[in-house]
Amino acid sequence: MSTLEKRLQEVYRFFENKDTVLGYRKLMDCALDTQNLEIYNQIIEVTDWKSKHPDNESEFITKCLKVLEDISKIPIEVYNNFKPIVTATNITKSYGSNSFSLGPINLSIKKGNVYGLVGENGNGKTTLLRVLAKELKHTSGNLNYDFDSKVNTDFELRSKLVYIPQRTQKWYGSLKDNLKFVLSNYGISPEENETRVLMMICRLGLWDYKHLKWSELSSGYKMRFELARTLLRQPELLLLDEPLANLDVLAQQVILEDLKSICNSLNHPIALILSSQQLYEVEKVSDKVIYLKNGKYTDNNNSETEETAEKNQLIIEIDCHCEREKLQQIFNPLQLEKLVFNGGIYVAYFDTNTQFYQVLEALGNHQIDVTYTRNITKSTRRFFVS
Ligand SMILES: Nc1ncnc2c1ncn2[C@@H]1O[C@H](COP(=O)(O)OP(=O)(O)OP(=O)(O)O)[C@@H](O)[C@H]1O
Repeated sequence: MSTLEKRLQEVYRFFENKDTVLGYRKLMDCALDTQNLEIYNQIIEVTDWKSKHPDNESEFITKCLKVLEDISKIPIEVYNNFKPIVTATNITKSYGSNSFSLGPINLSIKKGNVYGLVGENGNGKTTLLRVLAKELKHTSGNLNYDFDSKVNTDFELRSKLVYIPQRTQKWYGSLKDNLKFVLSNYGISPEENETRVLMMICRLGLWDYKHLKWSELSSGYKMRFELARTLLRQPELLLLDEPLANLDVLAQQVILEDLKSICNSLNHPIALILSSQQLYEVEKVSDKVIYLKNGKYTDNNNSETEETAEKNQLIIEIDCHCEREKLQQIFNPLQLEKLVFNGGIYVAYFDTNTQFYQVLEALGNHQIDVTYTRNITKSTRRFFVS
């Protein structure tokens, strides 16, 4: 079965299981992959219908399945150039005015992948994003870009390589008009402009907000607008600085899933690097996590380093109502190596042979009232708590 057929089948299953909200978002991703304006118009019609009939789920599903069937008849040009779009070799950046220094950093960034950029405050996340975005000149090392076509002007570069900073600028007029303005710079006909913009409005869940002004949108919807504006330009490399700031927990999950799905497009995959303090959420969708410590990072995928060797030690975070001594007693038979209490939660380090389920079993057997626990053995969270 081809990747496309698998995707269509996945969408079909979402509707079959009545996961209609997720199913519809995935259906729209398949629609975007067709690049077909008639399909876009069908999605726009269904979205409009849905906003007028929010409670008629069965008819909504019927309409969606009809679009899905039409999509399945359209040949999709599958993108298959997965060589790195950016390669950074030993890049560094110093500001001169202070002692902070970024790098050396070694990275290889590919389309269709999501890279989570994490690290404590002031460790250089924004600096790295701005260097990759060519907003800041790096001090030393090599930075090579390999876009699909030659970039001749700054305008072309800014279409392919988009950086969205933490604080975005205010705009004037309606959301929809601002999006249409983006495409008008690309010489697209008015009808096609309208269709493409409305399709993007549908995809980013902005249908009910399309006539609103900047001041009328919440921070989350402002971020969605910025994404819509960016995606209309069909970037190859997208750099987002803290896109989750100001979003509630549910909105964070939805936007991350949306971003992952959009970056995984069959027809137009995007390489996405996003910085965030929301470790677990970001790790969940990232193909790779870039952890900056004192401004340094080395892509150690294939090398057996201290970090990879350390992976096997079981590290667990626990929030529970239990005295330290008692917890120590419970964990000692499980080859506890270290128990750290940081005032809020315990972090327990066990021997490599200890399994997470054994820890859960021990806590259960002693009827410990656990509020929260997580195995952080493979999470970059282990660097933050150590
Ligand atoms: N324009 C600048 N001139 C001088 N120093 C700067 C400049 N921008 C950032 N720095 C310094 O570089 C260091 C890294 O900052 P950066 O904003 O890249 O970190 P960050 O990881 O994004 O931090 P945060 O999580 O707080 O956003 C800090 O010490 C900061 O003071």
